[in-house]
Parts: sequence; C-alpha cells; structure tokens
Amino acid sequence: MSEKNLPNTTSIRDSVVTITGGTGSFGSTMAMDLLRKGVGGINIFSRDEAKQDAMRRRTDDPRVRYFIGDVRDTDSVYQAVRGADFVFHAAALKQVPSCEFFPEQAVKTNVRGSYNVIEAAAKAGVRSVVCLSTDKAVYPVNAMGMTKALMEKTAQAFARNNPNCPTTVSLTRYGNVMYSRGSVIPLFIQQLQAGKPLTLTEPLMTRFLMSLEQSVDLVYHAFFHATAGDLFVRKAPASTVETLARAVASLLGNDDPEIRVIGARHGEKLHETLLSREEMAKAEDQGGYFRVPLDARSLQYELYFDDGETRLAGLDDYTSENTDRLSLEETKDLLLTIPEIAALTERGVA
Ligand SMILES: O=c1ccn([C@@H]2O[C@H](COP(=O)(O)OP(=O)(O)O[C@H]3O[C@H](CO)[C@@H](O)[C@H](O)[C@H]3O)[C@@H](O)[C@H]2O)c(=O)[nH]1
Repeated sequence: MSEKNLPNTTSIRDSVVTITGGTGSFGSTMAMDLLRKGVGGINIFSRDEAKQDAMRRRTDDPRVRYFIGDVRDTDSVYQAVRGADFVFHAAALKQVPSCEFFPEQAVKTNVRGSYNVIEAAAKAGVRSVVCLSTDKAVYPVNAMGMTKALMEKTAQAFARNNPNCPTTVSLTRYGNVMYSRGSVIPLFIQQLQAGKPLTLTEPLMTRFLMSLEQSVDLVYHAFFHATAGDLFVRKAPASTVETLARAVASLLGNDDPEIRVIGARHGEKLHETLLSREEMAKAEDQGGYFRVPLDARSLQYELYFDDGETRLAGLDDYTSENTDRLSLEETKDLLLTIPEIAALTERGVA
C-alpha cells in the first residue's frame, strides 16, 4: 500500500522504503528499525553482493528485497526506487583518507550519484528522499567533505529548481556515528583485544558522538516533516579522542591503556562543525535537533538585496569544540548504549 500524497500520515507502516547503501552500518540499522515498525517493504540497494547475502541470511524477512547496483548507474537506481514511498540515500564513499587519494571517485559517487538518486526518485514519484550528510561537509577541508557539501548543494538546488515536484528532497547531517564500520571505536577494541597500544591521532581532537539508534530517529522526522530543501542536524555532545580511547579501554577492564600518538591523518580537522554561523542564523531549534530551511531566493538578487541576513554577528558555529563536552564517565555511559559494547563488557573481555 502506498502512502503517497498523504502528507498528514505519521506512520511508516505498510509503506515501501528504498535504502541506498543499505548494507552499511547506518543503512542496515535503519532497515532493522523499519522492520520492527511494520514497514511494508524495504529495497536494499548496494554494490556488494557478499554484504547483501550476509544481510539476507541475518534478516531472513520476505519484506526485504535486494538490488545490486551502483548510484553511478541511473538505470540500476531507478529499478530500486520504483514503487517506493520513501528513499533514504546513504550510499557514499565516506572514508576520509580514501577520498583524499581518489577524489574523482568521490565526485562520481557522492555528487553525481546523489544527483542520480534524486532524479530517479522524482521520476518514480517517490514521496520523500532523505540524503545523509556529515559535519565534514561544513567548511570542508577534505575531498570527502567537499563532495558531501556538493551533494547538499545538489539536493538543495533540486528543491529550489523544482518547486512543484511532489517529491520532497531533504538532508540530514550528522557527526561521527559510534561503532560504524571502519570507524575508530571498533579499531580501539581490536587493538585492546590484541594487546596492542591504542593509536591516537591527536589526543585533543574532538568529535561529535551519537549512537546509530539516535541517528535513525532524525531520518523519520525528515521523511514526514521536511519541507523541500530542509537540512536537519541532530544536536550531539562531543568528546576528545583521548577520552574516547580511555573510555573504551576502561569498559573493557583496562584503566591504564598504553597509548601511542600517531598524528593526524590526511585531511583531518582538529574539531568538526555541524552548523556554520550562517546556518545557525537561519536555524529553527526543534529541541533535539535544528532545522535549517532552504534559502529559496531566486537568482534575481536585486529583488532581495534589501532583505539580507542581519543576525550573523554574535552567533557562533556549532562545533565539536563548543558543544557539550563529555567526561570520561559520561563517554562510558554513552558507549554502553551500543549493544556490541554492552555485550563485550558483560562478558568481561579485557
Ligand atoms: O587510529 C586512529 C584512527 C582514528 N582516530 C581518531 O578518531 C576520530 C574518529 O575517527 P574515525 O572513526 O575514523 O572517523 P572520522 O575520520 O572522523 O570520519 C567518520 O565520521 C564522519 C562524520 O564526521 C563520517 O562522515 C565518516 O564516514 C566517518 O568515517 C578522529 O578524530 C580520528 O583522528 C584515532 O585517534 N586513532
């Protein structure tokens, strides 16, 4: 059953959702949550048949269908979004170092690929498309962030240029999602279990921290409440990398871990920014998150020249340096909300 053209519905029940990058950490968590909520069907779209096969066995639910394809290939995207009510676009090249070395690949997937997803969803009459972005897209210094910033611009331009399109395109921007595949927390755990020193890039580096479960909620909010071109940001606390490393170690029974400082990697910032001050000036505080509406002014600037932004002075960027800073104990508490970590500590793995 389709929920298309039912703007007041607040339920995902019985609708069909396509998740690009659906075998990644975020995509697969989202899929499990959708199944629990009674979704009618999920289309998992990704390049990796082995990960799809593993997910098929793990999930074992006839509501989930799997599509092999690549966001660079429009036809393959269209097959996966046809008949969907909602699209969550999480497919991306997202590792900072690999994008630094292969920026043209990041452009193809993150920029052009996102354009393909939006176009295909609009052509298929999808109700709402939510694109996943990152704090690294704000004042970007690395290719990953730059291509995600251009993805944001692509989505916003689509919304601005197609005001009558029934497909609502919006963005969600997050900081580091804890325990996602290839990220630092699983690495610290591996290092501790192997009896190796914890490698810290720069102990004072800060990162916004949030759990996958917390991150998923914002996607639903965007599905149902976004106006075309909206950008949503989840408020989040932050910790230093050293606090994070010590918290992981402490939970695994080691209060005095050996630490080796290795220096920042290619393209890394000391602190991340979730919203620039220019965005803060327009942001609507919605409690757990901020909503930044589209700047829908046309190219006829002279019409608007008298109506510019006047609230910039006195506002700060929203950064991992000035947000709530977690102590060691608070970081441990947050880490314990990750089921994999809670399970490790219950088993007393040290
Ligand atoms: O051996 C290591 C590896 C990493 N770090 C630090 O740990 C933090 C987190 O690193 P990591 O988990 O690799 O994440 P990021 O490089 O910050 O990027 C992640 O977080 C982004 C959001 O900010 C997402 O968009 C990306 O997809 C995701 O890879 C950073 O400060 C790193 O410098 C270390 O201290 N030691």
